[in-house]
Amino acid sequence: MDFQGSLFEAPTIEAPLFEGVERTLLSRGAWIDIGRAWLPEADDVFATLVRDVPWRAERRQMYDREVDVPRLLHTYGVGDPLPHVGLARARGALSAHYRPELGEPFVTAGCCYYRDGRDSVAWHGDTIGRGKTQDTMVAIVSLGDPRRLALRPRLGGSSISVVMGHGDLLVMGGSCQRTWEHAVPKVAHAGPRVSVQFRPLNVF
Ligand SMILES: O=C(O)CCC(=O)C(=O)O
Ligand SMILES: [Fe+2]
Repeated sequence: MDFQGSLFEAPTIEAPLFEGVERTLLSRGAWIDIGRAWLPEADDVFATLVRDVPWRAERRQMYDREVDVPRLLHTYGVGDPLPHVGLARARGALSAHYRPELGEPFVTAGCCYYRDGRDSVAWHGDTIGRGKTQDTMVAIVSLGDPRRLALRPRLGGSSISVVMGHGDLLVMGGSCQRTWEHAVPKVAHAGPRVSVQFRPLNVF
């Protein structure tokens, strides 16, 4: 809680912190940062996103082909208001924290709704914009039921996986979109999960 405001102001949501966020170096200049239970007010953010985001079913170009997308999507573009103040604060905190390394802010928020274990995303890198040729970052906040995010090097080698729980942060950085791929595999049983991906300009 922030007690610095006047007594008449509505209570503000705390800003997310980076003390507990830990980096794992992958091969070829890729890395991931993980922060557990990172997002404040995650229950409220999750309920708001499920209810208020204009979810749509889509097909999508995945670097070299168009694939069915077994999940619901909506992207908040540059300047679009986000549906929860907690997400706006998270994006601000991420932009400030990563600015020295990234050199630019996170400006878009892609939202994905995995309704159950049949919803998934196939192996891909976020390489439609600059991610194909340049190092960049994609910061993901996960809400709802835990799901496994798998990562594997493009040139072959063993995959790793990160179980993303409610409120967890995962940042993919360095060459991760170019030299690694990621996926959220189907599972036999899972409840609803929403993933929010913050990206810089012209990274998809
Ligand atoms: O569900 C996730 O957290 C990952 C989503 C993803 O990789 C994407 O939409 O590009
Ligand atoms: Fe992705």
